[in-house]
Amino acid sequence: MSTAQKQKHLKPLVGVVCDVQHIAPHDFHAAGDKYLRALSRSADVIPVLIPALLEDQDVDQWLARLDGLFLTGAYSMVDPAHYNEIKVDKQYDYDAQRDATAFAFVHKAIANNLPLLGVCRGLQDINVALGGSLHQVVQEHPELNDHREDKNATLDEQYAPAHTVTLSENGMLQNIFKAKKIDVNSLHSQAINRVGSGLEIEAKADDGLVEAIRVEGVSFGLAVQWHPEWKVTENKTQTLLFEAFGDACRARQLAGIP
Ligand SMILES: N[C@@H](CCC(=O)NCCCC(=O)O)C(=O)O
Repeated sequence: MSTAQKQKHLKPLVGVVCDVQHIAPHDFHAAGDKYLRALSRSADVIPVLIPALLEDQDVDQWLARLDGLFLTGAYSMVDPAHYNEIKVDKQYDYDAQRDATAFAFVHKAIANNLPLLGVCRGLQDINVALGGSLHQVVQEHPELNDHREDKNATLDEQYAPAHTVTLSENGMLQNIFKAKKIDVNSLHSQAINRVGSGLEIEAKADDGLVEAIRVEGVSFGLAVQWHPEWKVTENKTQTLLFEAFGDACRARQLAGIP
């Protein structure tokens, strides 16, 4: 069997940028189980963890081996210094290594037309990496709804559908979901304020908040503020998003075979 034929039987490799988790007395690099299972089961790709070690790794070396890039959600916040604001006076967690690694990989992925999918904090990473800004405390804006989860509720309740989003007319998500509106869950305190350059809005909540974006000029560059990975194998609608991402990664992989 030729190399090309062998590669055709290999599943795409999708890089998942890690968060830094402190498990005293050390730091560890981690990614959420539900994201990895969604990539494996619904996108049918092989997730590989990218440590948030930007200064100690060569992004180009990764890009040469990856068929896609995935940015997970995270309880940490993007440092507002990246969009020239100061941190609000709240007990928020930040993750400078996630910020730096995610931003660097986003720029390289876009430059190399590597399929890209972001979720929640991942959408925020992409928006800020491309020069956009965030509302740091959505719920303190009277014109916006409270988009947080009830942290005292069960996980099933936290990740249950919370509101409707309207998909942009003729947008990529309308084409993927074959719908004009979908119900989504909502677990975030921050959200897009200024949309980054080269990004198109793909969905909005009823209060006008941007809930999904698309990167212009690439084959597949999408990010959603909600959590499609939650029990995705039981969610026919959100499965479509992971299947579309997996298909884009497979197309990339095959195109790369001489
Ligand atoms: N911290 C940001 C992003 C919120 C987010 O990603 N929440 C999910 C964390 C847990 C999980 O991975 O499901 C914000 O608050 O806006």
